[in-house]
Amino acid sequence: MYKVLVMDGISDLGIQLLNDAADVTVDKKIGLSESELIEIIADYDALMVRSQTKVTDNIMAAAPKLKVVGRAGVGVDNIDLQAATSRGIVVINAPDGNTIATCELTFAMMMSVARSIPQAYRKTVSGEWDRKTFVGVELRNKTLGILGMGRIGSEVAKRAKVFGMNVIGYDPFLTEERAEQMGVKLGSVNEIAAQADFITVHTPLTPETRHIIARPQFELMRKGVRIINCARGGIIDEAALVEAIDAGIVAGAAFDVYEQEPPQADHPFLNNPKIIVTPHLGASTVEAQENVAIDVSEEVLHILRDEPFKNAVNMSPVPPAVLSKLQPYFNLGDKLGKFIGQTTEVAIREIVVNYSGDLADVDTAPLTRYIVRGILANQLEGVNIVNAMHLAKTRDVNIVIQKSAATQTFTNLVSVTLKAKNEVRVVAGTLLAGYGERIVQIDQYPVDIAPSGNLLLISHNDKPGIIGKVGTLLGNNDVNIATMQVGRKVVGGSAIMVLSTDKKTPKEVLQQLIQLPELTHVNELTLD
Ligand SMILES: NC(=O)c1ccc[n+]([C@@H]2O[C@H](COP(=O)([O-])OP(=O)(O)OC[C@H]3O[C@@H](n4cnc5c(N)ncnc54)[C@H](O)[C@@H]3O)[C@@H](O)[C@H]2O)c1
Ligand SMILES: O=C(O)CC[C@@H](O)C(=O)O
Repeated sequence: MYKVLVMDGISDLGIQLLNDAADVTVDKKIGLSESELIEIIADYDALMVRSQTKVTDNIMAAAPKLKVVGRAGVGVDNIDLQAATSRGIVVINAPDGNTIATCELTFAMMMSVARSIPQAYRKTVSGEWDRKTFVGVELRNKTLGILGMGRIGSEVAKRAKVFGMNVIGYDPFLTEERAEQMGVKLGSVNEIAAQADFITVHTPLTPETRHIIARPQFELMRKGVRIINCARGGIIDEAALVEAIDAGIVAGAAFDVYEQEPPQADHPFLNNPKIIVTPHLGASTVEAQENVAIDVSEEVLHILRDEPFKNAVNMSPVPPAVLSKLQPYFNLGDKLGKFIGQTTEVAIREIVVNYSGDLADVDTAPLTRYIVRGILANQLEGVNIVNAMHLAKTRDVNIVIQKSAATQTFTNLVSVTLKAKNEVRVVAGTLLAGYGERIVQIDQYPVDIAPSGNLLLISHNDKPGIIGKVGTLLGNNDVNIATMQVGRKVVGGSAIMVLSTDKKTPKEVLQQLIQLPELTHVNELTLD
């Protein structure tokens, strides 16, 4: 039974999927401190949060079972991603579910700051009928500058066009064609600062975007400009904004997010009549909260059940078309890795993976993770597809990926070479239509083996009677041989024998096997 801890008031309707799952129990907690969370987290396989809970390395260190942290929302700045990766914990988010909610809040903020709606409301309810102070401006024919033209920025642009605004966008990753399709002119940050009547930011907070609008940009701005931030606190320099308001450059601002959340009681925004504030409400609609919670619940279930998943923040995204092509090979990759990983007992120096045929023109990085995970699993505890590459790197294992055309025999082939001190081992496998995964080469020997169950990999000299001796020894010790494959290059030369047995071979029988004079090496391998 998997245990999921849900924090921060995530939508009940959204997590219904988890509540309905027979293999999951869900606990909901709100407002736990770091130390309170540390006390209980050891029991849980999954943790789901919004932006309030800070998922620190200390918390993850106290969570040996934790497989996944699910963020019901976009930003993952409250999660220590590096720590999660090195601990093999997948971090997933829900990037799409709250786009419209945040875009609509941005628009509401833009209209509020254009017409001073909150200020007018406050005066009206206090009994004052003031029709002179709040003369606003129209959006039509005004220029809107958008920094960050991703999901939310693009939706804001679409709505701004309908309102008759001219839109200038800045996003280093936005192509001219896409901008043209959206009817958006591209401009630099400074061009936007100099030309816009309204500026809204929709980037993540990164070292590049931190204070992307600061004093030098305010100095370029037209008098009467209005500024909106519904993305992340810190993208706009808060102190410089207050100065620009005081200097009469900025006519008004609307902020949903702050450099420190919640802002201190004496934060200069909180009593500035020209600044509208909301408490990080961008994603707070019924629809968005359901959407993000459903998205995260689905992904958490996939991860707990070892099924393929998308939206992992600490692993490269895999496009659906690539995933569907690679998915059938994950098991093969895992088996090849486990097979070859169990053939060595010494430190691995290099892993060379060659993908040929059908796999040559696909991004095989996700499949490589399965192979490396399988290899390292024999030597390390707690290795999984999230931390496999990281652990390989920290152990100075060089990973080389090669691609080649299909061989004459196989339409697809994954070949793994493992280089360790004084030894090189090779295993190759394929997916055969109608037969599934097969191991088709071990070292230089062609074989045909189903990679599952208990295997004995025996290196020997090709002499008459050797097969009988091995069979008799195993039979006398009640180890039943299910299948047998022998591979050799030349008659009488070195050869391998691969036996699948119905149960594990006891240690003392392995020791007797290796005493047989024709045998040079025996490995017992388990592929479950
Ligand atoms: N207020 C809220 O409650 C709320 C809700 C949802 C999202 N957000 C925040 O809104 C922001 C945007 O979210 P999104 O879903 O649109 O993300 P997104 O990833 O779809 O878009 C971000 C865009 O920023 C661009 N970008 C990155 N670095 C840049 C730089 N240096 N200069 C200019 N552009 C840059 C990217 O190319 C991308 O197009 C994020 O910070 C997210 O955390 C806030
Ligand atoms: O959970 C929230 O309400 C914040 C959401 C928002 O900041 C996000 O990044 O998705």
